[in-house]
Amino acid sequence: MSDIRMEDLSRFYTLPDGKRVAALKGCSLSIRDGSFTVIVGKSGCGKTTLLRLLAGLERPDEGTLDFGGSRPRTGVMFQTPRLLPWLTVEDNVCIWRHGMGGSAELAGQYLKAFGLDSFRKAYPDQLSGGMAQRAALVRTLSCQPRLLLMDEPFAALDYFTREKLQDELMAQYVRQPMTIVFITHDLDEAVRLGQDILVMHKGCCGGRVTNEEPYPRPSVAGRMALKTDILHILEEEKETPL
Ligand SMILES: Nc1ncnc2c1ncn2[C@@H]1O[C@H](COP(=O)(O)OP(=O)(O)OP(=O)(O)O)[C@@H](O)[C@H]1O
Repeated sequence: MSDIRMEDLSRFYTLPDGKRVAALKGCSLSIRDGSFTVIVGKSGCGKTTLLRLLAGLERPDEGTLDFGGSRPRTGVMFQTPRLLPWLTVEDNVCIWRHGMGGSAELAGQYLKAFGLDSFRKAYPDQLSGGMAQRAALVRTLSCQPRLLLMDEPFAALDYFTREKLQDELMAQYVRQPMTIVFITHDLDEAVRLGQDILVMHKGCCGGRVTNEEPYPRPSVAGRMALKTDILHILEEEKETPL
């Protein structure tokens, strides 16, 4: 897979009152092949829209989105696990049987690795929030995505469960070559997970901060300087007139 390049990308929506809003406006950025890229930015700055364009769920109105060839095998994970309540954990993680082509062997390995082996026959309402999100991660990973898109996947979890899932995701990223694009509002999570941290501002990329610390990264470390860099970019934006 090549780097993903976006040039002057715009996406407009028309509101019920007829007003046109630009979720993305002339957005140009690149995502390095094989990187763990994190996207931060204030509410409404276009993060989810960007992810939906990357996922192919929407098309840009203007500009180009170039994968350097064909679209890579893509997995998407949202803030909620989106498991089907009438299916067991096992059947949920193998839902791709219905046409998406995952690997049952891999699903079995991941269920073990993510501590869900004894819950194969459980139903979603018998799982904690963290377990349900793990099941969603297993479902996505067992399709062996080359591009993994994650929209605030751990936002609804408590501090400790979130850290555990961050650990598991980093371990998986080290094991399996893929590009991850991960949206979060949590700067601690951004600087812990991200190699490239893109700061979005009003539909564009407002700046980029990099963290070359090797994985796995400990939960507490001197990442304050990185957080300060991100906050500076966000602060500068506050000064920009509307
Ligand atoms: N389907 C839609 N119809 C109309 N407007 C939309 C639609 N989707 C997004 N928008 C608007 O586009 C802008 C960007 O939305 P988007 O969801 O991409 O932002 P975000 O940065 O992900 O926000 P948050 O952090 O709150 O999830 C917002 O002003 C939003 O109201």
